[in-house]
Amino acid sequence: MTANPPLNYGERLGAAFDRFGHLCVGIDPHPWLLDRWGLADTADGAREFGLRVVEAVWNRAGIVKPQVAFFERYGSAGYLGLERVLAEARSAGLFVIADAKRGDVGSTVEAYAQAWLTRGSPLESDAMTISAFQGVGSLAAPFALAMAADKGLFVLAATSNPEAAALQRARVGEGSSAGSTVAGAIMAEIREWNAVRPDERFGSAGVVLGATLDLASFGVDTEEEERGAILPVLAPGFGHQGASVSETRRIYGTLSPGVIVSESRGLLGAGPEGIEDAVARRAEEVEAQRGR
Ligand SMILES: O=c1ccn([C@@H]2O[C@H](COP(=O)(O)O)[C@@H](O)[C@H]2O)c(=O)[nH]1
Repeated sequence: MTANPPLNYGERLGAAFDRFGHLCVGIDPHPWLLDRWGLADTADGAREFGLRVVEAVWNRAGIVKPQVAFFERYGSAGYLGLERVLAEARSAGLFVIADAKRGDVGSTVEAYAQAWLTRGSPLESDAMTISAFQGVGSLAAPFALAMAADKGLFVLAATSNPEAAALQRARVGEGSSAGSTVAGAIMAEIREWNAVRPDERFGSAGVVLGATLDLASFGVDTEEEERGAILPVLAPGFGHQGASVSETRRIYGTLSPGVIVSESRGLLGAGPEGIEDAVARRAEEVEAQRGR
């Protein structure tokens, strides 16, 4: 008898999509949500919150996105709780995206990536969010690490918050991307990185594109035909920030096959008594909108 070979990154993401659809449940223990869930605003409260969300998501959706900041605010005790949440989520078979938004010069951002993407690391996740403010090239080492460890990156390209528009829609003045918007230039470079392994269903390099945006005005082409590995797109902005899942296909166009529909407060606000139903219902809505 031969054991099944372990799934690679693209297969793991694809398996989550195939089994449960494209919904991703954010794990954001805001103080008001801890209160709503009857938990203390402490590291223990945040850990308990995270573990309960993982339990509620299990068998209803396939992807979770812990927001690292809400654990980090308690210092080392918060990190200990986050490690538990990440480990439980991964051992429950969920695809885990650490929303850590790291970025720095190449040699330093590599260390950030090691924390989140190294196999066996206490903070091991399937993927992490990362910033290209210091240039997409500064992310070469995290990308190499992701490829070697079968992990993934989601690079901020066009973010859901309104304050980002002026910067992300600005035109690049020099280099091969001269004339493109900042968001469009990041998209183009990450698309190239994602194409490195064209035979895989999804590549290790993805982008963050907010669902609240008119992406064309950011220079993001949502009509370009997909070639090779599908580009993974982390899509925050649904629910509390105003985007509706019924708009997913209109917003993302040809990018839709790789879109991860991410929602945190809009689901977590259902509280401990309502979270299971809220997740199950939203997962169905997401798939109904995607025309499955
Ligand atoms: O462009 C971005 C990038 C990341 N986020 C993060 O997603 C969640 C959104 O939470 P909601 O409660 O669903 O609004 C949060 O963790 C953000 O830090 C984003 O909103 N926009």
